[in-house]
Amino acid sequence: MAPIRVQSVLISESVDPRCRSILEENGIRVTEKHNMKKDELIAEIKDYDGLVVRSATKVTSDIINAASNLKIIGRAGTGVDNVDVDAATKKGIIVMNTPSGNTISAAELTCALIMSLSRHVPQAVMSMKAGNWDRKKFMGAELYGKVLGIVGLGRIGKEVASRMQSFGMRTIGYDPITPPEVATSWGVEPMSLEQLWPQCDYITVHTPLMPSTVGLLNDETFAKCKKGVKVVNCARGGIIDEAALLRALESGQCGGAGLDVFIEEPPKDRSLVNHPNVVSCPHLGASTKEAQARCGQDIAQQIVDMVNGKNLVGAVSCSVFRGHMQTNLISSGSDQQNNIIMT
Ligand SMILES: NC(=O)C1=CN([C@@H]2O[C@H](COP(=O)(O)OP(=O)(O)OC[C@H]3O[C@@H](n4cnc5c(N)ncnc54)[C@H](O)[C@@H]3O)[C@@H](O)[C@H]2O)C=CC1
Ligand SMILES: O=C(O)C(=O)COP(=O)(O)O
Repeated sequence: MAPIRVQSVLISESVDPRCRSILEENGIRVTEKHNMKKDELIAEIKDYDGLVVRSATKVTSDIINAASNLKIIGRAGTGVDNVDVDAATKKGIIVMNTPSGNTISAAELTCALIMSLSRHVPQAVMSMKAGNWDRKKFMGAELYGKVLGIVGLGRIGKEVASRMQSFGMRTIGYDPITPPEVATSWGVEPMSLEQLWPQCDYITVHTPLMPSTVGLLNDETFAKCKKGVKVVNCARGGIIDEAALLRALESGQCGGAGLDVFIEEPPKDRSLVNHPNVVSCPHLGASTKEAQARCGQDIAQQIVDMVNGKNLVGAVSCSVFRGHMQTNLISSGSDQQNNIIMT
């Protein structure tokens, strides 16, 4: 494939500084403008060949249509649900992400939320800071011997499984793509969702957001769970239906929720965040120095490789990307496999 000419890149969010320096070392002009409103981005984008984003920049079709020179959208992270990949494809714009750079960080935060739910650490800390010494209110339960259901056995699901197994949890899981023998080799018992729901003390979701995963946990599926089940969403807002979750928390069907992500970020409706049995974070799964360094570095290197016409073997149409059923197509930057979407 012929090299792609990229002379200018706009970075629209806080990305590790290595991203900028790698691009500049390779002769690409970089402009950083954070927190732009949609209209500002529409006005700005025509001046650039490349755009680097994280999850907060919504790269909608009107932005893409205004991007007369854009050739590459680089997502320094995993989920590309904030990018209209179809609109990009129609305009011949390449979309690429760095999906393994933040896997460990997202898995670790998931485990932190599971542990917070089991021992009420955030609530106890708040109580202490308010001047209390309440040893009765925060009675917890061990994770040892409990059942963790993992919905989505991809990169993050696998890492969560191994970490929680070290706490003595039994891990069961569902994934329509990961072969059962692979799940078993990770110590996860593969099964259908119908089998999984009633067995879990904890459920954690690690799927992309797509039509088949919207509202995976809803009124009907909550009703199939054990009373008091605790749930964690460190993947994407909406995989657990937020209204159904609130109802389940209020009825006691759900005993607690750990939420890193929301349908609307930041959430205007604070009913879930303010619920006493909810521990929440402002989408911090990938917010570690290490994950940001990997993602920033990898996305810059992938853009540079693209410009130099390197590592394009195996790049295919973006239809392969649908629903994260990504094929690992290219290896660049670090020793990780990166996913790439060609138009
Ligand atoms: N909170 C945060 O800051 C972060 C969130 N994420 C999100 O975490 C999620 C998982 O990321 P990865 O593990 O890297 O993705 P992945 O692509 O490695 O794994 C996703 C898995 O979900 C499975 N899946 C698809 N449809 C399913 C369904 N209907 N039911 C069950 N499983 C299904 C796929 O087969 C795949 O194995 C993504 O939504 C990603 O955007 C990723 C990094 C950081
Ligand atoms: O990589 C992902 O999918 C994430 O959700 C991380 O988002 P962020 O890069 O922290 O805005």
